[in-house]
Amino acid sequence: MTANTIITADTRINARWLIPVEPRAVVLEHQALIIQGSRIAAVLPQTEADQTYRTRETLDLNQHVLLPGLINLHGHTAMSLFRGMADDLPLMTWLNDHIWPAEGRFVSEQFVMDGARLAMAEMLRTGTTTFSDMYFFPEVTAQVAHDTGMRAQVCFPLMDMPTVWGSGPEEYLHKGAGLIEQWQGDDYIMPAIGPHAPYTVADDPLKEAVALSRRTGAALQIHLHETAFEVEQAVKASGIRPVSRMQALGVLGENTQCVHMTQIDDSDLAALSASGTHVIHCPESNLKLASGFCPVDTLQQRGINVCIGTDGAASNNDLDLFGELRTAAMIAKAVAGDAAALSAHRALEMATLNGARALGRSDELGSLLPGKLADLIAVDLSDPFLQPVYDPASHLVYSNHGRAVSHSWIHGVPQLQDGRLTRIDVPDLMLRVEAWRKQILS
Ligand SMILES: CSC[C@H]1O[C@@H](n2cnc3c(O)ncnc32)[C@H](O)[C@@H]1O
Ligand SMILES: [Zn+2]
Repeated sequence: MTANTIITADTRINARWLIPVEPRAVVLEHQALIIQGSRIAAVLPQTEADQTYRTRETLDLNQHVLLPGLINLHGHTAMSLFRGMADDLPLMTWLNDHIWPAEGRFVSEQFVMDGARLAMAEMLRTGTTTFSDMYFFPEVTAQVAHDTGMRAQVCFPLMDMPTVWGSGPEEYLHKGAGLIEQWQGDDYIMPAIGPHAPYTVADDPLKEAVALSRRTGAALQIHLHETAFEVEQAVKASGIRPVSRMQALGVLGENTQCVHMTQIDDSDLAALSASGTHVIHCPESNLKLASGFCPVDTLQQRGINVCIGTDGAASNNDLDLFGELRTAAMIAKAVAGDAAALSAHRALEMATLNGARALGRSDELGSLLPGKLADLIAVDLSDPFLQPVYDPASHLVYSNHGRAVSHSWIHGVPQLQDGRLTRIDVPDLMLRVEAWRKQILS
């Protein structure tokens, strides 16, 4: 009889349950996940791990479920400093009369640094390991995410109007090209292009954005068909729907993410599906601004990749992706008139593997397969509000909120340990946030 070869690795996590996401709808029990460097080395039964692995540290998570880190595919991170500042308003009043004037007055490099850090603290606490941002001073958000060790798609803003970040499309595109050059190929930061919306960006800058995307491979993210008003106004002014305009300009494609999509007719469905465009569903922002409902089930039946995002904390008003999943699953059932629409496992896939697909990184992110990057979270199911456990996937989507997340790792590095953030100085952050509150109030 030959003795087993013992393999040395960095970290072993023993989990009561493990949902790998790939293959779909699987719940494993009493598994060990092995991390070596930045990657998952193995997922195997604990009894087998005892025979095979010797690790520098071992963590016993006996009441926890381990799953891939969540991917929040749409937000405006620094807007966390505007949380609760303008509520109960429809989109265009909210933007024109409240948010855009406030952005003109208060947004600066320091605002974005503090606001982005606040958003990252909340996202890490609630299970997000990768996020997407579209906001001013993207170079600051990219640096903060990189220094914190969070993975981020950072979209530079593109609009016709001047803002605190630039005088107009030419300057935005010039600075944006620099951002792409600086960060492309980085482990954590994925620079991308963020034309704001069809009603704020003219054809020429949109064409330049498409050209930049094709030239560099950077993804493109745009708010699209957020409200019925947006579509009606466009049809009145130009005779065509915004999706058709985007199709004609070459905006749609496998490297493009369309955010919201609450208004969808057959021609939109055909255009999105034929082009391989990704849709980012932001159910709570859509509910709060009374924007409408994204028909997730119909999109998925047509083979369109649907991911999830919170949008900014000023229109949500939180960045808890577990809460977002619960809302998404509930709405999908009501909209489809089918209780089987967007099952718990499908919802988890939407927040993990589908997000990785939209980022073009499903070979490295979005599921717990050996060889993939070690971006994962643990959720403690021992609290009374999560008991008894028949099916951990059910609890994660229908009963949980993000505060039950106890641990996370990004790139193999611990970010959250027993609910404590390892890389963000929370007391210092709270002092800065309070200073902003006072300044904005005055
Ligand atoms: C160009 S930077 C991003 C820009 O978008 C604004 N914004 C935030 N939420 C929404 C939304 O739901 N629809 C449209 N625009 C939104 C944000 O305030 C920035 O100005
Ligand atoms: Zn948005």
